[in-house]
Amino acid sequence: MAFDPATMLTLTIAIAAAAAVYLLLEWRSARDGSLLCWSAGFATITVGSSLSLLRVDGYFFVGVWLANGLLIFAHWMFLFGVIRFVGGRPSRSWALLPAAWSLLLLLPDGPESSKFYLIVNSLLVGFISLRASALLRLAPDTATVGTRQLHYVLLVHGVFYIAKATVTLLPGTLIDLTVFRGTIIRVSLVEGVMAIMLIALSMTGTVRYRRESMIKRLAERDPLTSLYNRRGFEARTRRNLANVSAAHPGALLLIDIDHFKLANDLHGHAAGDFLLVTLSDLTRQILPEEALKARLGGDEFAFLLSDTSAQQIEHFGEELRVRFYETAAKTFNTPYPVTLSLGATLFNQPPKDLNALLEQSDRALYEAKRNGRDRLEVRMNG
Ligand SMILES: Nc1nc2c(ncn2[C@@H]2O[C@H](COP(=O)(O)OP(=O)(O)OP(=O)(O)O)[C@@H](O)[C@H]2O)c(=O)[nH]1
Repeated sequence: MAFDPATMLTLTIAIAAAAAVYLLLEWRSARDGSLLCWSAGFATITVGSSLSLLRVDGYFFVGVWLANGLLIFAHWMFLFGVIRFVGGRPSRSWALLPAAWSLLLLLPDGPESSKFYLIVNSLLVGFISLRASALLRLAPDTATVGTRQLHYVLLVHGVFYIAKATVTLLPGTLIDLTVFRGTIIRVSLVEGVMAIMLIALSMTGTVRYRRESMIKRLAERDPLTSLYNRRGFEARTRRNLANVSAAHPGALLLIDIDHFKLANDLHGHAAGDFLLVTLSDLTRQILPEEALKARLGGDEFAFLLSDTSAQQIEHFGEELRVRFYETAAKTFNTPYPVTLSLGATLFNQPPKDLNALLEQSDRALYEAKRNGRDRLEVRMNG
């Protein structure tokens, strides 16, 4: 029979075991510690549900107290996995859970204790699930489609358990844990099977989405300065160029460090790296936040600005030039000053080709170098 408790429990055991193995295999490739915690949680549910089957044979301590305690521990493992995932620390107060659960041993065995057991069990599972859900909601650093899915699945699961505790409190509600009597217990068994599948899938998705966005980020960023690399820059220019018009002109600014090789040769590669990081930090401070910022390679940087003007570009260029020179001169002694040459192109309609724009700004940059370095040259386009 579809809703026969023993059948539902057997199904729960099989699905929880499959989820434990599935998450363990996922951990073997992703090596994310959260997956191990979650896998251990599902393994615990497998054991707890197997023990639950014993309650109908009169084993109250093992079949109810221990089995339900394991269900709480499994959810605690889920919470612990979420804490690891968001990079937090578990609170010490969670260690009180086993103590709280142990107090239930003082209750007399048998059906009369069922309501009390179910309320305590449901409240603990509910609050642990809601806490895990809230942690995922509060972690914007890790927010992906996967984390949002897991957040909602745990939220619904937690609310279900709190509702279960509330309904159990209502006078006349029939609960007999020893023989699985009562609609709440049967509904809960169905919810359990669904929750295992949804929670396990969301957990895998959570780690996968995070890994994918990390790989994407690594592929599009320069590791030294964290600015976009050429690939990331090119991928984003189309969107930024589309809104350019006579009322909202755009600009492409190229920057190259003068005598960079000299600083590298005289003071070592680390000194060169310091200059590259200094320049990238300055661009973050001086250029608008929404400007697209990239290190194209070596000591060459590109910046795409929207809704700007020649005066603004000259102001930004001057700030960057002066502040970079101050830091470089203070930090490294070189026979020729380590300065910035800048070339910019202003345009008032979306250019057809980014390469043509880059070439134009490159010509302006070359002009700045030829005219003695340490200066900005601006070209108008259209
Ligand atoms: N420290 C460091 N150096 C790099 C890196 N990538 C490229 N370089 C060095 O950058 C230098 C490129 O220098 P150039 O731009 O050709 O020479 P320059 O001295 O700046 O010449 P001008 O631009 O004409 O003033 C070479 O010495 C490269 O080895 C990097 O990631 N770190």
